[in-house]
Amino acid sequence: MRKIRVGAVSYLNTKPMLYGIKRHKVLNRIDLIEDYPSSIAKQLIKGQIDIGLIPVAAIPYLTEAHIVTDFCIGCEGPVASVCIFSEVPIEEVKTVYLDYQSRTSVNLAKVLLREYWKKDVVLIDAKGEEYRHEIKGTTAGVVIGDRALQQRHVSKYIYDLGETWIKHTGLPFVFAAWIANKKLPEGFIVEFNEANALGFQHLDDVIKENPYAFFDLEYYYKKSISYQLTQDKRKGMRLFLEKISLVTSC
Ligand SMILES: C=C(O[C@@H]1C=C(C(=O)O)C=C[C@H]1O)C(=O)O
Repeated sequence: MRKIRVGAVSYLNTKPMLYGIKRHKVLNRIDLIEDYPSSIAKQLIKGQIDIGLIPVAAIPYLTEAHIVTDFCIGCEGPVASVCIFSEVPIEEVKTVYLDYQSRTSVNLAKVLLREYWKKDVVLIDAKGEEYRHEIKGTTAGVVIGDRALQQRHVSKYIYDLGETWIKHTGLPFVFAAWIANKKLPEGFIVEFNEANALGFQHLDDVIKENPYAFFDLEYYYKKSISYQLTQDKRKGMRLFLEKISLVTSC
């Protein structure tokens, strides 16, 4: 039988899941690729992979979307790695660059700029990594992932978008979830879920395998990212998807 093509996010936040996947027998059933989130989303939409840890904002672009596993990249407080960074307070910001590696957080930034900060700013889709050098003066930028953990040491003002969403709505947030673009065999889903769970029993090893100077990974894995796809997170996700369907239609 053809292997199931799996696309995972290449950031540190996904390492606990990958630790398990790479050590579980499910590995024999899959072809695994790792890339940044917007690229994984594109590959799932085009049918180049069968399941991906994709930004939830890409769900409406899939003809079929099956959320599988009990795991996600979410938060129930400050997420640390999804922020608007700037050199001036947000009240003074005039332009915001949007991270090309993101689909969810760029939409989350749009929602929060409009509804929470009540700001009308110029939005620019970043095309490559150079945009981070433009974060200066009244120009801010959304940065996600490991690059955001580094940007925390560079920018004077840090607006955490996970924390702000929770302040705004009272609900937790889901950035990405395992989504299949077709019905996958039940046996595979059970094994894949088990594999995901495995890494969380070995977080110390995951941290040892990924030495990182910019942020305390133990804190990141245990407090910043919240990995369980709970009912409340699903509620937060539904509200977010409703809000972005309004953003894109007006
Ligand atoms: C919390 C994060 O969530 C990520 C944010 C995503 C997005 O904005 O599209 C997609 C996948 C997640 O890895 C992060 O990368 O820092």
